[in-house]
Amino acid sequence: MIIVEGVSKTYANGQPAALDNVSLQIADGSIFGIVGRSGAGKSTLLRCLNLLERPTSGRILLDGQDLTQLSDKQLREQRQRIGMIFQGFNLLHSRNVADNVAVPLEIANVPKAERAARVAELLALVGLSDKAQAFPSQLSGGQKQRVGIARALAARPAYLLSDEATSALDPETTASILELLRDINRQLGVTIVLITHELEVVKAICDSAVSLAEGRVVESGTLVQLQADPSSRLGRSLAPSLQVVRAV
Ligand SMILES: Nc1ncnc2c1ncn2[C@@H]1O[C@H](COP(=O)(O)OP(=O)(O)OP(=O)(O)O)[C@@H](O)[C@H]1O
Repeated sequence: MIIVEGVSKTYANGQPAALDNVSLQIADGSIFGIVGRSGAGKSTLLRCLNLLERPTSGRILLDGQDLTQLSDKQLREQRQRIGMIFQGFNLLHSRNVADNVAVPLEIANVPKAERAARVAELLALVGLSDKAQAFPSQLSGGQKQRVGIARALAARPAYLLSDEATSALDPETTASILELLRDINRQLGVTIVLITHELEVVKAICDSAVSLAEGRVVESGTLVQLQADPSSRLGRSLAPSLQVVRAV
């Protein structure tokens, strides 16, 4: 479980807080969405979860361990438990697909033969076994994101953070990547935290969501709770689409 406890983040003196006393809990095995307008603090919050950004105050508890109190070595170890995928994929263009996926395994000093077996397993998981030798420039956006997902899962993380991972993709490709993320969540039990500006993404795969405005939590809860609460704006925006049933 991830617990965010009273987290504030100010980037520079005199600037308004990017996060202002944010508290929330992310249950194990869930898919948790972070929504809000541009500048609301979504990326800052996501990056605080693995301490890519260090909170100015507050605590980030990962399975009970406060990340803000760890030494650099302990933090590196904990970060292996948190994979991350990005809107721009962040692949290494001079390396082929298999070698991109192997990066975290190389960093963790996994022996070569074991690395190759793990990479093959990951490429099968994301449906890219036939692209192992291809270079990123030869792939579609959806395929590049699949490589990003395989790389993020290489070290068998318990958590996967997704920073607008489908924003650069067309609707059909978005749907197939969301399906893959849901399969990973269900099959591997990986907890997924995602930022999105598309409420359709939250509707499609999230169990819970938080909305942020000006660095503060406006609402949070499970989708079922939010949808059942008539006073919830987020719940109304996430209402299931009306099905038009036509009599034949
Ligand atoms: N590295 C940084 N240095 C200074 N200010 C920053 C930095 N990163 C973000 N900010 C500021 O913090 C606030 C929150 O930004 P953040 O990127 O977290 O919002 P966001 O909701 O993810 O926005 P977007 O949807 O546009 O990515 C904004 O006012 C932004 O300008």
